[in-house]
Amino acid sequence: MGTSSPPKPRGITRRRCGRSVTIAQILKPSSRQQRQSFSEIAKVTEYASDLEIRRRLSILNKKSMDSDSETSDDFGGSPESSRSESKITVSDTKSDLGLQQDQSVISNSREDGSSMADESFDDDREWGARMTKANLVPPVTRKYEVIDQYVIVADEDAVRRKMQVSLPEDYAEKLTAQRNGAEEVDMELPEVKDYKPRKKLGDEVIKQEVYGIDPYTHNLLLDSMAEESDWSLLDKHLFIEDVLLRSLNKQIRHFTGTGITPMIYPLQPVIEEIERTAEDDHDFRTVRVCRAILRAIDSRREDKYVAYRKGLGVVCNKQEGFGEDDFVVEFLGEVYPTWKWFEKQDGIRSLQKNNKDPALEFDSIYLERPKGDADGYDLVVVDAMHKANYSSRICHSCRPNCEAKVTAVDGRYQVGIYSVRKIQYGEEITFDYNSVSESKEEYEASVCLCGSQVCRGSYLNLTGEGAFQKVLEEWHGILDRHQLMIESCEVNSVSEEDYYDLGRAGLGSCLLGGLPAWLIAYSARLVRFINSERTKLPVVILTHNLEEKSDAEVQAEGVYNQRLRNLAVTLDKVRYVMRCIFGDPKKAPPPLVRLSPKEVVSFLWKGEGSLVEELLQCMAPHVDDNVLNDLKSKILDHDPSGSDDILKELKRSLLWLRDEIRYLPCTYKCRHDAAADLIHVYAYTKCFFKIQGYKSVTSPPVYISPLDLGPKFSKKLGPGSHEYRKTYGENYCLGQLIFWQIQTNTEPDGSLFRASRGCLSLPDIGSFYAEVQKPSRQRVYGPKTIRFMLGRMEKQPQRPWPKDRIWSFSSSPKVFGSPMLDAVLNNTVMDREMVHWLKNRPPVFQAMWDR
Ligand SMILES: C[S@@+](CC[C@H](N)C(=O)[O-])C[C@H]1O[C@@H](n2cnc3c(N)ncnc32)[C@H](O)[C@@H]1O
Repeated sequence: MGTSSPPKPRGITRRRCGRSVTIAQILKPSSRQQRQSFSEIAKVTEYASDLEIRRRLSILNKKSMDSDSETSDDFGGSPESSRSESKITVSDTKSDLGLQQDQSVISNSREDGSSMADESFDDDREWGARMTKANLVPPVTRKYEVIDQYVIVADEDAVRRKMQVSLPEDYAEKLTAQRNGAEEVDMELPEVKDYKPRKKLGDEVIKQEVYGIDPYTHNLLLDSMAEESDWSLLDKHLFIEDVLLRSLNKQIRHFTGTGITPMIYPLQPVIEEIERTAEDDHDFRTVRVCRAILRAIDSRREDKYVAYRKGLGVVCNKQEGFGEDDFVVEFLGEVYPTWKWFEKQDGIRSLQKNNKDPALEFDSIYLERPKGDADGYDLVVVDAMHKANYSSRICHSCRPNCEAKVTAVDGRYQVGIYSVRKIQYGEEITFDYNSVSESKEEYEASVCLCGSQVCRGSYLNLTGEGAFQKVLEEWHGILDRHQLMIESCEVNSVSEEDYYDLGRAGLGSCLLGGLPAWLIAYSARLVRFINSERTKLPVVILTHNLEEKSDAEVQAEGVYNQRLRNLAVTLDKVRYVMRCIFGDPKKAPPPLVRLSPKEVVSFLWKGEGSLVEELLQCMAPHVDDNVLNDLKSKILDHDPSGSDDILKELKRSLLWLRDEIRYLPCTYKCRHDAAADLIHVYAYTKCFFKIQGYKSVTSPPVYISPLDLGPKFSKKLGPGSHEYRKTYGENYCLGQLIFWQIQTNTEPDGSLFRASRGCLSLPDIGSFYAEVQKPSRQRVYGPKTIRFMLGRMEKQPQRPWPKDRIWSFSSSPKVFGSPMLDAVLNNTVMDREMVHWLKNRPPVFQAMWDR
């Protein structure tokens, strides 16, 4: 073991196909222990370690429970994340066992022939081979075309630029400063490496079937060794992680390529073989520990001493092993610009019919430019699904012997797998996938079999919910995001401060070059939010998850990196659409434009489709012609257009109209009183913004093969590639920019309009004039409705209003504006006069269900 902790993985995150967004270092947390050297661990008492394992498992369970909690108003969220009811608890075992019995190839170590279904369901021990459903789904060992360099799939020039290294002029000084601890941590500098050939497959490394054990089995084995008092805890862990796993993989190697590899393999013959070798070597200490385990296997019939199949893996085949920081192999694959990659993921989701069952592909990685590159941060996706080299067979470990990192070799960035410590002959090559998923199903499906003492239980980490979202929900609601967008559209220029903040976050010409000013200004504002979240989040995580302080800080750092990554992906998607529409993205106009006073009058008072015109049309079937004509002529008299202060006059006219219709006779079908309230709210709204839609575009097809869909769906869809074309709607860019933190949303514009109901766009006036024949509970407008509306306005101004009430909303409004938005724009509370009137005006009508 080297004495220094392994270098921080840089610029590399593994993606879970389709639904996940990955975070480097986000459960890195795990981490603190992970980074502890073995000698440090040895100092920890056995009891403390047990507690630690329990803590990990309870965190795992807590995280999955947290995800059941109600989500915010974020309509862009991945729908699957909150749907599942399954948890990593004993209760899941029931269905698992059903599945286990179906696995005909499972070899059962039981001498008494009892089936695994005998396992007790209400057992809550933390050891034993108890797996959730997904581990029992066979790992997919897909076939790929072997390549020996990156293959760029689209936008070849742009992708090449993104992969091109640009060292800062003062690189050498910066590097020295960083080594001395003086350089900013954010400014990861490119790691320049000399070219080295990869380890030869079939010679220095071999590809073979590999097995692993879950955390419960690890604990079970520890427990079975308990009586060996001259074995320290460290020795026991080493025995499991090193001796046992190596012998296991040696013993099962012959299954490779046979097609009859069992899903489960008993540990008994592995322990017996270790015992035999130890006897030959006169290593009686090991013999004793093996016998202790074998005795336990014999006596503890209810416990499962088994290993599970991980699929193919890569194993060190060099007698003298590999040294530390040794280059193993590049992670090769097809390189996608992120917009194209996410188009493909949209296509995959649509073909999977948004099914919540996880697919099992796990073969792509983000190649991220280091933030300290002279041209700044950016990213592309390397997909090893169809074209790859053996690196894509390397399995995950929570205590890996390698890391995947972005290095600068011969002027180009590449993802390289490097050893982080010495690797012995026969040891499996692993790295930490550092991957997170927004989907609880995926997370639970990915039970980790690395067998290490610090195993996190899943080789994915769950995010997009719980504590990680708290700051975003509280400080970056839909109105806050619109405020940033409106400000950026209105200034439509980039200030020194903007460039400074973007630069400090590592965003430079590579990501921002050629974008319109309003978009760069918006990005700078988002970066400021991301920075403030980074400061606030550790405290929130600490309170919410009861983590240790250092863990909370590392997690917050992971969220910070994820946010920047999402911003970069969003900009790439939007840039692509703007390029399709305008040729030059710089020509894309700001998507939100403030209405001039004249335009506001036209929108509310006298234009085509104005509020007043709609009101007159909707009320026509319900009132006498005389009354209607009289009202129309009075409305003409109250036209505010000629006034010197149009907006003041408009407010006066609207308040006049409010009182005029408020006292017209109501029925349950015709709620003039409710319409009057809405006119009142409009009268007090100061700012309105036109949504400037672009053209809708359909991009060239992406091809999705059965392999991309995972085994479950590929069978349903049959052979051959599927063509998917994505259509970007008129308001796609605005929607994606407002939901910049989410990538799994196929139609962010639709989400935007759903999220804007009530808080950004007020209800249709037609909501209150119905053609229904009978009164209904859904159409009430009584004191309770008003209280609810006021509650939303005052206490939850950024949340959309529910659909199942009297209000209806346009599915694609052309204009945004509300007193709630005004309050956010002016950084004030809501207009007190407006609220006071709504609270105190006397009721004029009560329908049957009104309460
Ligand atoms: C990139 S592939 C690795 C190669 C794969 N075993 C194969 O046969 O192609 C990732 C998949 O390997 C399996 N895998 C990798 N690491 C694992 C781990 N620590 N525990 C369980 N399964 C693992 C999972 O099925 C995962 O989806």
